[in-house]
Amino acid sequence: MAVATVAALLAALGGALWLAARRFVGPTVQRLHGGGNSSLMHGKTVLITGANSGLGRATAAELLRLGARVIMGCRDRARAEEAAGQLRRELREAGGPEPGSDAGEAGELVVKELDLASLRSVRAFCQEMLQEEPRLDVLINNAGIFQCPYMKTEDGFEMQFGVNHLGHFLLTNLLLGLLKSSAPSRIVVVSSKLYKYGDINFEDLNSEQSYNKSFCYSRSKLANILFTRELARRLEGTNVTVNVLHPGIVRTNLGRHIHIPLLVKPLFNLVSWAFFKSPVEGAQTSVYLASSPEVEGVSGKYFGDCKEEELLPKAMDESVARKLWDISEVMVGLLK
Ligand SMILES: NC(=O)C1=CN([C@@H]2O[C@H](COP(=O)(O)OP(=O)(O)OC[C@H]3O[C@@H](n4cnc5c(N)ncnc54)[C@H](OP(=O)(O)O)[C@@H]3O)[C@@H](O)[C@H]2O)C=CC1
Ligand SMILES: CC1=C(/C=C/C(C)=C/C=C/C(C)=C/C=O)C(C)(C)CCC1
Repeated sequence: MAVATVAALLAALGGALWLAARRFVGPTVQRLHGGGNSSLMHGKTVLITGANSGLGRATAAELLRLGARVIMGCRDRARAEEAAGQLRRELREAGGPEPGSDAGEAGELVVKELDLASLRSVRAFCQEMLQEEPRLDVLINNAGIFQCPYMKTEDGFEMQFGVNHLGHFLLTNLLLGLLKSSAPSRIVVVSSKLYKYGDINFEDLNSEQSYNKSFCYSRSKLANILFTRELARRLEGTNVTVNVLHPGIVRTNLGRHIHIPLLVKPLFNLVSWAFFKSPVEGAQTSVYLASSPEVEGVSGKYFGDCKEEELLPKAMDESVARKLWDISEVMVGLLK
């Protein structure tokens, strides 16, 4: 009995050490682009949705470091101001000047309220953007919600489709004029590999007949890709590009609606710490598409780990993309 216990303890310890070694010996955070160029984004204004947490926060930090003026479009002002304060502190501690100061190249950080689950909020946000911002060089549609229980947005849309697709659809359309007048400019859309398990079921886009939280997340992420490809087609010749990416599996707050028994949670935390990307690692493709000269003029493509990847045929179906666009226009009230 005692031997079995010791063996189990040794196995657990060995496993933990292996995981730790894998974490520290494995590839460290790679900044795949922009390396030491702290002025690559100087003079550029970037809007990032959901910039107070996870990938959005890490993307904001990286672009700020590259000298951009970063607008954080967030639904909760208090959470966003707290994240902004931390980002400013981190930049200062890393040796850069306070963002917004005149002391050097570091960018500026601005918080604006944006709730993608409310078309009224999206419209008010865009009105403020158009009044206050003379230019917009990069829009990063990053905010997202994952596998929540059945909920509806203020306008009656199923929450994951409403936030991940429709809110961003309206936002992008209302900011297109500003992006065009700031060209060359870029739109970056954060999707997921889980798009593969989705389908655009046009007869029940609000999931009123049945709701499957995994399917609805995947559908919203497939919609992100179809939207990108249709928009790229519509933007040909404007010098505004739009590309879509998957970040890999990243340790963020996205899993907040997944309920794990308290006792098993430490194990999940250990697994995510050992195997998931950190937010900074996960943000690299967003930063690459937002800033790298390598992708100047590239549009309508799907990226992972800063490289172009193939899409399944269902994500390249032009007729589905057009139909989704037309229906989305009606749903968000762009077309009566
Ligand atoms: N983490 C991963 O493994 C993967 C993530 N992704 C995608 O990456 C993107 C970022 O997610 P991640 O950083 O992981 O998750 P987080 O939960 O850490 O961040 C999501 C952000 O979206 C914001 N958000 C949620 N709902 C709304 C809303 N109604 N209006 C405005 N903002 C909202 C959140 O705000 P608040 O903090 O106030 O809730 C938060 O800032 C998502 O689009 C996700 O689908 C894709 C594949 C894998
Ligand atoms: C880290 C972690 C969790 C897992 C989150 C996961 C697995 C999120 C995956 C999101 C993906 C893959 C999205 C793709 O688009 C739990 C279970 C909430 C518990 C505590 C720690």
